[in-house]
Amino acid sequence: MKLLISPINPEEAIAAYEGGADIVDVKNPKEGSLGANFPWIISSVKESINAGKPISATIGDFNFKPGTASLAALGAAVAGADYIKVGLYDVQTEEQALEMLTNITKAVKNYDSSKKVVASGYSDYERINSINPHLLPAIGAKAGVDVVMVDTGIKDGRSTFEFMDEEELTKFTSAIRAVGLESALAGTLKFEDLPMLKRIQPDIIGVRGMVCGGDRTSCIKAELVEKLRNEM
Ligand SMILES: O=C[C@H](O)COP(=O)(O)O
Repeated sequence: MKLLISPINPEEAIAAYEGGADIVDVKNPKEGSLGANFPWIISSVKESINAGKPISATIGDFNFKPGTASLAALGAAVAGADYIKVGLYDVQTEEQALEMLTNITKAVKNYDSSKKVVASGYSDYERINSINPHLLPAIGAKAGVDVVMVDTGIKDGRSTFEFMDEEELTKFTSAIRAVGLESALAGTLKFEDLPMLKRIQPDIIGVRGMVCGGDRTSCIKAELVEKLRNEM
């Protein structure tokens, strides 16, 4: 399992990097679960870790706006992100998800085919009325994305495990693997979830709150990233 850590600024990015993150994922929680940060923050995070690790950037919890999302995805790629992550938040149908992901992937890969697109659904999709994440492996494969993930849409302390149990998450990650893509799980994961995560074996786990000491509005601590790295 690779470890993706979500800092909000270069200082936190250095803590994530020094603690042993495999992917440093720039986001802006003030603008939502997968809120986008500014292009200059993405660039300065990239500079601060000096290409030591791949950078990811979230482009937002999107509604159905394929043009806006494609332009945002290109912006993140130009700013230096190696992984470009989109949340299909107010996207309800398979057709909408396919149109979003196809155009985002085209925008990113036409710029640089080595960059990766991450399609994120939400484990709490029922309470936010978004697309069922189990539909995303097939749609993601058709659209040409690289990674399919789930996170929680509402950050109110409830974990992905409260919405999808071990059996369901195992089915989800297996379906992603079966179509040749990488899987990522996130959403208020905790240290005590590690045994279950090891059984599910996603390719990537994504965290913030866990390495801030439980409060995702606090800041990332390198020693907690290191502890997580060691326990993984
Ligand atoms: O992509 C990962 C998310 O930022 C997870 O954040 P969280 O662990 O605070 O839910």
